Amino acid sequence: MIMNNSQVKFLDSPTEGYLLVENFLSTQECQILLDKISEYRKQFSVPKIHRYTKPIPLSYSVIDGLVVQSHFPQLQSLYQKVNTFINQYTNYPLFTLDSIQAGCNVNITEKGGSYRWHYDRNAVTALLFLNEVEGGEIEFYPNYRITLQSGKFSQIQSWIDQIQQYPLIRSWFGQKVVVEPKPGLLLVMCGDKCLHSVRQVTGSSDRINIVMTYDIPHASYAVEKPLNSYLYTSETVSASDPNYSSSHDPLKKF
Ligand SMILES: O=C(O)CCC(=O)C(=O)O
Ligand SMILES: [Fe+2]
Repeated sequence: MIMNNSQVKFLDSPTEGYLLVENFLSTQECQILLDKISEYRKQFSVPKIHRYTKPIPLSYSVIDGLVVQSHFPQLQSLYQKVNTFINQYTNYPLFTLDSIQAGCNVNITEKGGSYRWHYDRNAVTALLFLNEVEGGEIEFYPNYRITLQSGKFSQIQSWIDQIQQYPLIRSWFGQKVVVEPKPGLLLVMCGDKCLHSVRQVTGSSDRINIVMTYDIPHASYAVEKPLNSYLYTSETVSASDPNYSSSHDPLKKF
């Protein structure tokens, strides 16, 4: 296993924000998982999600955590193994999410697909890439977000996040990192602080990766239900961004 940034002591310290680990799984181990995923896709349909966000749409397919739990026992143990691994690099212990659906997913991004700019609801997200593709690079800005202590899911937070997303603001104030998927590469980031998106997949093979999410014990999220429908189902959803809920707007206290 090669640690690119072996200097990292604490992934969640203000100076770090992410960790990149090559060969977390071997190419053969990745191939076994890819074969299982492909077998599953032959038998069952996987929801396709298309949300017309600008400038990068959310356009991908996802095997959510409920399906992972019932059909992919090997991913359940991987989710635990990565948990133990990342806890070596955090200031406080992290845990798998209470929400099974959002905990451990398989993202499948076909040719033309992409993943919009966003922050995650949870503190730390690990992305394990299973294959190499054309396009589909993840671009992120470690510890970039200005977070309101009073409400991570509030309307004011949404405004701050929108302003910080402008390309000019990103290039002035952010440290851009671009990672190309390759088999066995593990990217761990403070997902609720790192602005991130996935560029369009341009080649014909699907981009397939495992998304594993962690947080403090029993973390709960104001936006849980609408965000799950938005991310994991093809249902029509409200036009407003489900990452934010106006009922948790600190301004509403006044
Ligand atoms: O698929 C990826 O590489 C990123 C996915 C992501 O950011 C997420 O699921 O929150
Ligand atoms: Fe994310």
